Amino acid sequence: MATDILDTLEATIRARRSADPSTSYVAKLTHKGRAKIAQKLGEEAVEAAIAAVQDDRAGLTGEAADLIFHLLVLLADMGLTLDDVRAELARREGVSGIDEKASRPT
Ligand SMILES: N=c1c2ncn([C@@H]3O[C@H](COP(=O)(O)OP(=O)(O)OP(=O)(O)O)[C@@H](O)[C@H]3O)c2ncn1[C@@H]1O[C@H](COP(=O)(O)O)[C@@H](O)[C@H]1O
Repeated sequence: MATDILDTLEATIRARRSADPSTSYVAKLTHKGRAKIAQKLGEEAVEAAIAAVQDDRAGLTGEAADLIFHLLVLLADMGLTLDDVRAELARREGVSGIDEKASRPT
């Protein structure tokens, strides 16, 4: 079975968190603390939004990769996994967008 790159990256990030910060970006960022990781995530989100507004498809692809990478670093720092996010998305798939009770005639 093909391995998903996000699963591979998640495992790499988990393994690199405790590496030498001088040789690992993940370790360096983790060492700086959660607020710094969150700040980087926000910056990458803004850069992705700017690329989209500028109709820069290659730029958005790169920024999306940066954004997802930093999101995975933040999830790992919070002790959360992609499976937690998958479970939440699956739960939402089962939720109707229509409030049936509210739309039912009285
Ligand atoms: N996917 C990535 C990845 N995407 C982006 N980045 C880094 O994210 C940083 C974002 O760039 P910026 O210019 O915004 O930040 P910066 O100036 O380097 O850092 P700051 O001083 O702002 O904190 C760059 O240094 C990129 O190298 C990544 N660094 C690592 N990975 C993956 O993570 C794995 C583990 O990396 P190490 O921890 O370095 O071994 C690697 O094998 C890669 O697969």
